[in-house]
Amino acid sequence: MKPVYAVLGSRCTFTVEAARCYWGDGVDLLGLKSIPEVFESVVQSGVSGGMVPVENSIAGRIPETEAGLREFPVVVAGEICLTIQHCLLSTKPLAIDRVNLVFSQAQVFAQCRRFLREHLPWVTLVAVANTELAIQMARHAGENSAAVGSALAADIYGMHVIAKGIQDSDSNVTRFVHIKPREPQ
Ligand SMILES: O=C(O)C(=O)Cc1ccccc1
Repeated sequence: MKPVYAVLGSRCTFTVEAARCYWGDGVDLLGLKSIPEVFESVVQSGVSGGMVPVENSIAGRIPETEAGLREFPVVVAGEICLTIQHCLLSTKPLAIDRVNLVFSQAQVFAQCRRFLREHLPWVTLVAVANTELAIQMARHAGENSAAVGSALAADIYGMHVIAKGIQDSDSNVTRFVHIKPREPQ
């Protein structure tokens, strides 16, 4: 049986991409909705460990992960950095000036601040726990909705790409950490 690792998102979050680069195909991934759920799973449910995003070169530390590292009995066992491109995605082809609601993970909005300010100053931003969930929400929220997520997620969910590479800098690097339960002293 393959070892199981808990990750944020199920099929196509950036964390899933990081986990596949780090562990390869020799492991099973347990997809969870939020960062706190990954920490809970690592300490409670008998998985071998987990992966969460910890820091981004544009937007800084990820508060839920900082809190998790402080509050749960886990240790950092390794790390991987990924360069990340963000895309603005809609369910059906949609002109950018018709978008009025955008879903994404909170820190992802911070990585795309300039694009959002210059091209979509009128939209309502809705922060959700991960970018895959953002796509699922946008699909249910009506035709003027969009999500910020990855090109892989666009493929998997058959989303229309309104704009790509919308992060504030081309070198947008996120560091992800492999966490595992702390050994009892
Ligand atoms: O929502 C995702 O796709 C994530 O993996 C979370 C995340 C948050 C901030 C930077 C990179 C990934």
